[in-house]
Amino acid sequence: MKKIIIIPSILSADFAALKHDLKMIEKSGAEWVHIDVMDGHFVPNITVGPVVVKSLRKETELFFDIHLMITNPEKYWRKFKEAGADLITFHSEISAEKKKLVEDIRSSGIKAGISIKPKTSVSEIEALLPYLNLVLIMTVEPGFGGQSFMDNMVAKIKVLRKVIDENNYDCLIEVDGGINSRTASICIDAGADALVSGSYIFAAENPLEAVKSFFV
Ligand SMILES: O=C(CO)[C@@H](O)[C@H](O)COP(=O)(O)O
Ligand SMILES: [Fe+2]
Repeated sequence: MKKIIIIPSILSADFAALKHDLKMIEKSGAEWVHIDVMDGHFVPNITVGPVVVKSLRKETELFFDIHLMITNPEKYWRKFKEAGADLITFHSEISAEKKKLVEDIRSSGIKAGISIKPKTSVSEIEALLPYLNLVLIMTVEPGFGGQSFMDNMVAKIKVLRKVIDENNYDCLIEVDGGINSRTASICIDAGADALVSGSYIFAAENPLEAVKSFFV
């Protein structure tokens, strides 16, 4: 059985206690942490910038999975790289030249991903698959934690799995939005490699046990 990458998202954590939460994630056995960056323009919410990422970087060696929900990733991605990002994922629905952006990110020495919103189909990013380390399928409208998983996105995971396998692309499928113990199994069965989970973990009475529950 392949190893599924479980990625706690700190969006639903207490931002005054992020250091503590990073330690909790390390203790859980998870190796990645998901950091949602929102600009109040691409999505109707604002979160953190490179300054926060840089501070978090000093506290942990967890793999930093940065999800840029911003209009101009071509302008800001390098700041996140310098702050300690290991993987930068930007959205397909931006206007910048995407292949160049992927190449720029990868040639800086880190990994690059592209995310698709619920209304964007796999065909929009298919031509980029040979160059990508990861595709992030959103299973909620980006912008907020705590929303319900959109079951009709499962077909999209299956389509992407098929294209990746048929062409032997070296590209992970990450799923983000409404992931809990039930929806995690659905996504794994559909072919996901990595699962992001925020509110299920941080709203739980025992977040450590909630992360661990994904590994059993
Ligand atoms: O990108 C986003 C939201 O836009 C996510 O990464 C959320 O952090 C997921 O939160 P839950 O749906 O698991 O509560
Ligand atoms: Fe995210």
